[in-house]
Amino acid sequence: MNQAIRFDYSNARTFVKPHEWEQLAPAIGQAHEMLHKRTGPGRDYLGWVDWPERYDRAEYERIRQAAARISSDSDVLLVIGIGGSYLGAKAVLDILGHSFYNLLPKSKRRSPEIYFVGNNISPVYISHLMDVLEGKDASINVISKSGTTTEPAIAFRLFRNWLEKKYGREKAKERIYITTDKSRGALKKLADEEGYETFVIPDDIGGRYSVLTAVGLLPIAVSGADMDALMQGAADAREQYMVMDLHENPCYQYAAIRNALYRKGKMVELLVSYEPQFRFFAEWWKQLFGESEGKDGKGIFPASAEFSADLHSLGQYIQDGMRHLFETTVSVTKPAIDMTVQGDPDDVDGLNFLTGKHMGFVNKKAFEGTVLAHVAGGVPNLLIEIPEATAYHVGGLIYFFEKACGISGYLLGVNPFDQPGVEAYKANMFALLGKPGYEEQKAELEARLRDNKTYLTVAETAAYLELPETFILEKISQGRIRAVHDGNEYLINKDQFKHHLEEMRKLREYEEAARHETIPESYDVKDED
Ligand SMILES: O=P(O)(O)OC[C@H]1O[C@](O)(CO)[C@@H](O)[C@@H]1O
Repeated sequence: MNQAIRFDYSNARTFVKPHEWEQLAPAIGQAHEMLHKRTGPGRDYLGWVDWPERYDRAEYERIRQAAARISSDSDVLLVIGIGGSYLGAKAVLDILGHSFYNLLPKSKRRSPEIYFVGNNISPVYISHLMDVLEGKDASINVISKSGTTTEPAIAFRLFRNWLEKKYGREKAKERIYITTDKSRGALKKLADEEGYETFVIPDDIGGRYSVLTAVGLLPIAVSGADMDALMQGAADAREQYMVMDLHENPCYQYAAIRNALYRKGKMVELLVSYEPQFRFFAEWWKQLFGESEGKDGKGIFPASAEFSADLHSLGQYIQDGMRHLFETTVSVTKPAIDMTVQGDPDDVDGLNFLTGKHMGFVNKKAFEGTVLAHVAGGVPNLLIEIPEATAYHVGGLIYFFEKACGISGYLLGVNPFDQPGVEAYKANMFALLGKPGYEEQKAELEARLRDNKTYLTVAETAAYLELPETFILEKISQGRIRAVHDGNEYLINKDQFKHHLEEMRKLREYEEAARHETIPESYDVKDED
């Protein structure tokens, strides 16, 4: 079978001249070579390229069996993970499942309730989730490649304790499933010691590319979605998007056109859908592109909107605000379910002209009208359309975006497969929390936090202190100012600075008084320590 994903960039054509487009063709060819011959930066993380063909069939079977076990002995599956360790599964579950799958009565549900946790550090969220678990049988799938990511690790501690209290340590072991590195890391070690069942996140596949591995597949299998079709859809997409020719390959066309738009100042890409079930698909896509491209001072900012809801909130900006946006709509030709608009005898809202029309049709017209308006308003529009929201087409869509992202990153000249920028906040958080080994950073960061409290800009400080012109000021970091006066250099914050000036004012008064021989008796020049 062939993937029938349609990529239409006709509503972006007026923004990109044919020669700009043509000139990208050689760069696309180069990016293709780098990806397929594994010669580009990040070449060790290209396991996803052929994964839909070469995935481990034995593990796949174990996933299916574990899912059946969880479905038979649990009312609830808790999926603990953050970023790439949960977004893909959540995206697929939402598209292929019922919009309210956790709320459906058991008789109408094909799976346990599934909740995602460990993707924040909110005590409120976690304790609310614990309320939901009361009286229910649960299993846990912890997903973390490193095994030491703070958010999931904290959640795992809590829910593991919860399970052990409920079932006892031995029985709890049968309800804990670990997806992690095949041989390294804290989770792997713990799983081996405790005898938890484990699944592998391959070494050569990064978190944001891992949805079609055990990372996504176990929760997806538990939800009852058709894993086989999902993998087949991805495998067919792999085959189709292997063609190097830009004119033949819609996946490469998407990568090329977004790059051409970026070069013209379109810095923000809004991934839009008219189906709320795609909300988390957009979240998955944001990590994929944001973490892959946003580096070295470059990259399109990936944002998302859900229409028509956001047309009533963001719509004004999109139509009329800063012209640095382009839109990519992900659309489904045929909605899984359709309904008709009902008539109203009084026609109070004046909408009787829609009576009997399908809501899918109304939604489509909302889309067409929006595209026309936004394009006229200077927002280029791209369309990626799948015929139906089935597992097969979702698998294809995932692969389409994964590959487009790799190509796009190489076009941009970055390493699309690392994420060094994520470490900055982690290091600061660990230092501030007092993690052993971070002592020096802790002192420095705490000083910065203190300084921030009295922070003024250089100009504000000068005005506030009525500085004599002989001072040369320069801001050297948040809250710190370098002042040079009479050849002396001071690194100070506002309060220290005030103190220095007060001393100088007194000194000036003293010199003045000395000239007039009227030194005040109360005057006392303090030594500075
Ligand atoms: O699976 P881990 O190691 O817990 O990491 C989770 C997420 O954290 C990151 O490493 C950085 O935020 C992502 O790339 C990854 O998806």
